[in-house]
Amino acid sequence: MNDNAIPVYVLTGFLGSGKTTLLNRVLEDAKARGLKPAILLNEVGDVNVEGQLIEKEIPMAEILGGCICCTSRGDLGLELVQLAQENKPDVIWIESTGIAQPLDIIDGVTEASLYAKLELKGVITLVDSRHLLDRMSIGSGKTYKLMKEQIRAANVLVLNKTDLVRPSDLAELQEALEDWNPNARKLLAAYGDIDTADLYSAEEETILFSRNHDHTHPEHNHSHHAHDHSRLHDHVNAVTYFFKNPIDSVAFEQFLKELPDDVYRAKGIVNFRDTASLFLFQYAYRESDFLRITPQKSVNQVAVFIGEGFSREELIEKLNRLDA
Ligand SMILES: Nc1nc2c(ncn2[C@@H]2O[C@H](COP(=O)(O)OP(=O)(O)OP(=O)(O)O)[C@@H](O)[C@H]2O)c(=O)[nH]1
Repeated sequence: MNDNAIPVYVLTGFLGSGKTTLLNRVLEDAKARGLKPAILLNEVGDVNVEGQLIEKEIPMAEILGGCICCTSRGDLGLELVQLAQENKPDVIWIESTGIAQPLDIIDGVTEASLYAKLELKGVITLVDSRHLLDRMSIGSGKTYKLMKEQIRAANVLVLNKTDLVRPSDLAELQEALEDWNPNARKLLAAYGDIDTADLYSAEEETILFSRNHDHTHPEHNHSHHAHDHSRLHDHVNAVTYFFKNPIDSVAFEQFLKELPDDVYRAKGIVNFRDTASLFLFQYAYRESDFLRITPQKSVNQVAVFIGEGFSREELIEKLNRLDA
């Protein structure tokens, strides 16, 4: 339809569902195909942990300290237009925060296409198999509702972390996805190990477009939008902590194990004094892992914690003790 428009793909999925893992695959694949990708990353915290590790050659824009879909929605359009005009990429990938409302991001992208030759080609939602299974068994709550909305908005659903559930649970999950979004292409994955061609060849017509996109009534839209979000995001909080000192690895692992249940997600870059090297750490839905890194540029030693209703003070106090 729009031959020389830059295709835009949106990656959504709840906190820690595997978006960055998949994005890294997609970027490698784009490189192998000789394509020039650009990326737009959005983080709830004030720093972009993984963004610091992305290859220098890949043009990247960041929206930090909020969620694309609410506080910085205007920024999304601006950043996209700028990214497209300055870098002339072959494809743009947007990774949204895990708490983003997909329909609002879709609105943002389609709005940006009014000002630059961009075309939304795909909304790919990552689903954490084990997390969704647990939420299904509880059967209510804001997180569950948001997960469903993210699932409904997709034209490709990647049921990820299948290594963490039994085959019978997998069947139950597949049935639920079929029920909530019958039109989307469905892929099963562990660590995002899909054939990336499946992302590009899915029919974008199935993307669920905005429910209330009326340019002639901006005030009305705005208030509706703000109202939606005060309900959705009030409960989410994020703590960003910059370490001043190298820290003890054993004490840090213990600290992660003892994180309260209402911290859903943590990640960061830490310098362990006992190994004298830098590590990228990840914590998502009670699982943690560590990857030794040697960044190409200087990076901050920092940790971000995202969850609902946990005590900031207690967390910071524990971090101060680790950092002493
Ligand atoms: N067991 C298992 N772990 C996975 C899988 N995919 C990703 N992970 C791990 O889950 C953690 C979170 O993965 P990310 O790719 O960073 O998740 P994300 O959706 O980008 O996280 P946010 O940006 O914070 O929302 C990391 O430790 C990954 O290594 C999977 O299929 N199975």
